[in-house]
Amino acid sequence: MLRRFFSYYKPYKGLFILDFTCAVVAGVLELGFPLAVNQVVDKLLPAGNWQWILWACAGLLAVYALNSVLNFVVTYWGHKLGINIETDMRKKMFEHLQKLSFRFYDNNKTGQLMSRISNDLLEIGEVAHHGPEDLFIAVMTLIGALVLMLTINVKLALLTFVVAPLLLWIAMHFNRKMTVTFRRMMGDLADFNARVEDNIGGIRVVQAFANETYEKQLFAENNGRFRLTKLMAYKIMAWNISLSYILMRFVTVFVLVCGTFFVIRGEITNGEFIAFVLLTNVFLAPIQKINSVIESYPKGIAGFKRYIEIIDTEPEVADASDAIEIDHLRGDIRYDAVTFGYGEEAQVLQQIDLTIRAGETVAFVGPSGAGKTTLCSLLPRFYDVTGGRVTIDGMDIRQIQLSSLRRQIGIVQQDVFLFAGTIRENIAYGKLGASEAEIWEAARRARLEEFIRSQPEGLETVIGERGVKLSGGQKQRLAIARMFLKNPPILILDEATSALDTETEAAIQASLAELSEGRTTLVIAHRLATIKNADRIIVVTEQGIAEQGGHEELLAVGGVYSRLHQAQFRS
Ligand SMILES: Nc1ncnc2c1ncn2[C@@H]1O[C@H](COP(=O)(O)OP(=O)(O)OP(=O)(O)O)[C@@H](O)[C@H]1O
Repeated sequence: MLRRFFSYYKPYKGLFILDFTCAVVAGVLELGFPLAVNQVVDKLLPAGNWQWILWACAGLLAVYALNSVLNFVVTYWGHKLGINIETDMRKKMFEHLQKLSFRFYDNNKTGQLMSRISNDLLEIGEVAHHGPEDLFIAVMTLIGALVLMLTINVKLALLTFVVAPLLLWIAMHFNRKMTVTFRRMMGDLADFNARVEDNIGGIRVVQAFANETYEKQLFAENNGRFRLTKLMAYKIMAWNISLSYILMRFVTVFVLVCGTFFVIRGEITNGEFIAFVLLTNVFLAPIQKINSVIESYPKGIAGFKRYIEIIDTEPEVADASDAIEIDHLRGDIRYDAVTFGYGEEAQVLQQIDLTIRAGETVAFVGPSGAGKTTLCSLLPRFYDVTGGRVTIDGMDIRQIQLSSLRRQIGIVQQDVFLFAGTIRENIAYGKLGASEAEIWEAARRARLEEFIRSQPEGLETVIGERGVKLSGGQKQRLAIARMFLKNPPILILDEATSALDTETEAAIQASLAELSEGRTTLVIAHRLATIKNADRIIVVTEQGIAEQGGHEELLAVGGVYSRLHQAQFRS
């Protein structure tokens, strides 16, 4: 883990060397102060040379000034190093999240993932900045102080060092405990965020059901859990700080008592005694430092561990090493003995064989949960088949680069997802960088032009989160306009119009018919009236493809389709 952590320093070697060198020089200068005081008290004071004392003090001031410059560099450039590393980690995580497959998102909550990318990495910059230099300086000052104290008086030094291992052990022990607790706290915070995300995202449902009290209870549970874990973390921190404090003060008093004793016996001079007391503080400083940053270190380490968990999650659907880029597909689709299941449990699709010719419009009908959507999801490789293969134009889709495959397939869903932005941004999502004329042309073909022109802001009209300010029909039209711009040879229409009123549906059906022209189109629909224009109807049941053919043909068979038709006709 340490090696992986340090790999993030690579692009910032120069910055790291600058920060590290300044921090080390500042550390060395810190060690020199007690020795300078020693010289002033023992050599210059008895001589009574006021001028020399002033010169020595001026020198000391110059060194302090240098130290202040070094501290500026360490604080600003060092933090810059930390911030850069934190930013890189966020970027890497975001890029990785873009690659992770549908199944990953099926099993993880949005709020939790948001927490990971924002909160979990908050302290990592601090650790990246202070971690290596603090560790080095701590070891260096410990050893330096140790040597200097030994040179002043061996007996007094050895007596002081007896307590040091105990102090170090306490700091390390509590640090470990804090890392575990902070990791749990981050998990709780992620749950808490997921709860809030769910509630705010579904606030209209909450209020429509008047379930605010129930939601408050759920929130209170998460909030309470988070509070308890946080309290636990601070309890550990309090123990650590108190214990370390009293032990350190004990060391100082101990040195005072023993030092005075040695001075009285004439074993050390007054100057040596003062230097020794100052060195004791230098010696205790690294331990004190560990305590002062006790919050950010374990938090940073815990966050890094959680970060690594995500980075190490392999995308389930990815490009094969020899995958090829395809500019254009004709749209001949074939399902060849396809078997698929979402988990270990029963397969949703078993041994499906199906051929769809380029330019053909096929409609999938069948009972709910039979696997119509699943069958279509395999085409853009949202999930990979567990058995058999899917080919387009004779090529196994796993041999085509994922991005080029998905560029060739357009999907319009019943539950249209729009981004919180303007109409222009949402239409242009179909073809980034589309020209003004192309956007208007797409809007016209999707029969959205009139609506856009009626808005004072036109294309710049803000549509609210997920397009909340638009009607269902307008959202559908926007999704269709986006698809006109994308212009893919293969189209999947997933229950695209089943939520609309008859008139809007008819208008949208007309747009969709235009959109389907010259493309291979797969329609998933419940309303049989909407799919009469299909070249072929495929009836999917839990047992697989039960029937296929034209509308009249299937009615004549008197099977599943005719029963579905009768049921809808009656209703
Ligand atoms: N992401 C998923 N993870 C696990 N199981 C899923 C997932 N999506 C669908 N399923 C299950 O797979 C089966 C087929 O679902 P699918 O959505 O393909 O059916 P459908 O025929 O399109 O149904 P409907 O007509 O109701 O939309 C169902 O039993 C469903 O519970």
